[in-house]
Amino acid sequence: MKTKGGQGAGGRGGASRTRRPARDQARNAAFDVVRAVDERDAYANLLLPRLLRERGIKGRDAALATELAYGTLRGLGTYDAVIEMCSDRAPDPDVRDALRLGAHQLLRMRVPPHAAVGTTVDLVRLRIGPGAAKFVNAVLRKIGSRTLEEWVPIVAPDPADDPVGHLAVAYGHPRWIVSAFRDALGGSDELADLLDADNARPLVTLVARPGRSSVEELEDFGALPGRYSPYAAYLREGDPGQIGAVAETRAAVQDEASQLVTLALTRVPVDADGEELWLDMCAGPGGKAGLLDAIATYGDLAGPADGARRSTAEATPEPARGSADVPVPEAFPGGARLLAADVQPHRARLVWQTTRDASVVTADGTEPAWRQGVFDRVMLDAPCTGLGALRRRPEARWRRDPAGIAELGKLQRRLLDSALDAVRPGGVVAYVTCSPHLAETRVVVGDVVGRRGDVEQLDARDYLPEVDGLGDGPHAQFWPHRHGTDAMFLALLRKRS
Ligand SMILES: C[S@@+](CC[C@H](N)C(=O)[O-])C[C@H]1O[C@@H](n2cnc3c(N)ncnc32)[C@H](O)[C@@H]1O
Repeated sequence: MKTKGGQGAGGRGGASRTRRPARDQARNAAFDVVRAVDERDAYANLLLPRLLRERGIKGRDAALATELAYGTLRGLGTYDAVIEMCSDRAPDPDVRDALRLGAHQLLRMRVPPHAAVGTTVDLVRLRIGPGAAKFVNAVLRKIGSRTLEEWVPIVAPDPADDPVGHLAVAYGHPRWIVSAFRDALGGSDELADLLDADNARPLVTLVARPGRSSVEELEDFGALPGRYSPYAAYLREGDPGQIGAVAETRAAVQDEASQLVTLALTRVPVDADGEELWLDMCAGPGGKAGLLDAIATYGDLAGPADGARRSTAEATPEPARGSADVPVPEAFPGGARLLAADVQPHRARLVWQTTRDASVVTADGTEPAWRQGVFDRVMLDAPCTGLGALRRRPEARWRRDPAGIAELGKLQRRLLDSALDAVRPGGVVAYVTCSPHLAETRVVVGDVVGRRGDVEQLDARDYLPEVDGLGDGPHAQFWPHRHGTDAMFLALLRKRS
């Protein structure tokens, strides 16, 4: 992980390096996670649950450890700038991580200063040594002398000269990501709101796979019905794995935008006579395939959130935007069959485990193992930077590298060409990314559609009438600050007959 500083003074003063367990379990666990992410590129969302389980940390302590670790990792761009301002030398990496934890408590968690400083100094004394503890005490006292709002104008560039640089420091995002978000939003008006939403912990969203579970079943576990998707339920607290429907793959954890882009693909009329053939080309680990599999088997039983249902009589080829009668094809009268593929065998195996009726293959979508021109609907949830899901992976923003986008773009174009080759004339492809970066979204779609003469782009918003604020079309762009979802992108492309 790229971070500032390096080997340097830590004020250790010959202190002992013995690693004794401190009494403050939550802060110790958070420190271990921040260290592991910094030192050996660990994934916080995999490591923290394991540490909590192994150490028997539960309830409020587990919540505190989570907030400390994730919050510190999200905000470390901001905290490093403040730490640098308050230190007379570059701290050693372990001391710097402790300072980051302390800074998060002081500046964002509103922990009383004496408690934030005292507990961090105790932790450093036990885990690093008394010399380092003295140094940390002095630096944290300086940090605690101002609020975050007071520090930002001191450590961040002047917004009048450098608005992107200012927001990058104020909201703890790499500069290139702030620029990319501004470009995707088409301006700076909502940029601060978006960055702020990226720093908030997302609600756990569940999907009740139609015909297999229901939102009502999930409500029995304290979940609340979703805002848009008829299958979504928000879990405020508790471990989703403890819910029977989730353990039995009748329900799953799935962001609401992921559910909606999947639903949109199934809502486009395709005039199939007989059984429809669906392909999920990049299916692992199986979130969208799990929902497609259920819809293929049972149809869109719940219908859209406004209560309108799939029906033959209401089907119209050209939907009116905002219409209560959501344009849907017949409820797959001939049935539908799903083929799901992923290039990585272990991810294909996960798809196999989460679906029931789908056929699952390990296959490279750019060298298809299936017949061309036969599928009615193809889901291409392309490999991407994942910039739309930064809320979920606290350290991800510091690991992404803009240099990788060009390579990803080549793969995305090849996969989209392949998806369009796989679909039959009249059939439809959903191009989806969990990133709003223009180079992965509109530019890829524009290039491929512009180069081929056999594709028309549909207005994706017409197939999501229950959701406002999806942009100017023809694609649909979800946003965390507008929709409370990941920043998922959807383009719907029909192969000309
Ligand atoms: C964004 S993820 C898909 C997420 C999935 N649709 C879901 O909802 O759970 C992209 C997937 O594409 C797969 N992938 C990457 N390159 C591929 C290729 N050439 N052919 C098929 N799958 C590929 C990756 O292994 C990864 O599982």
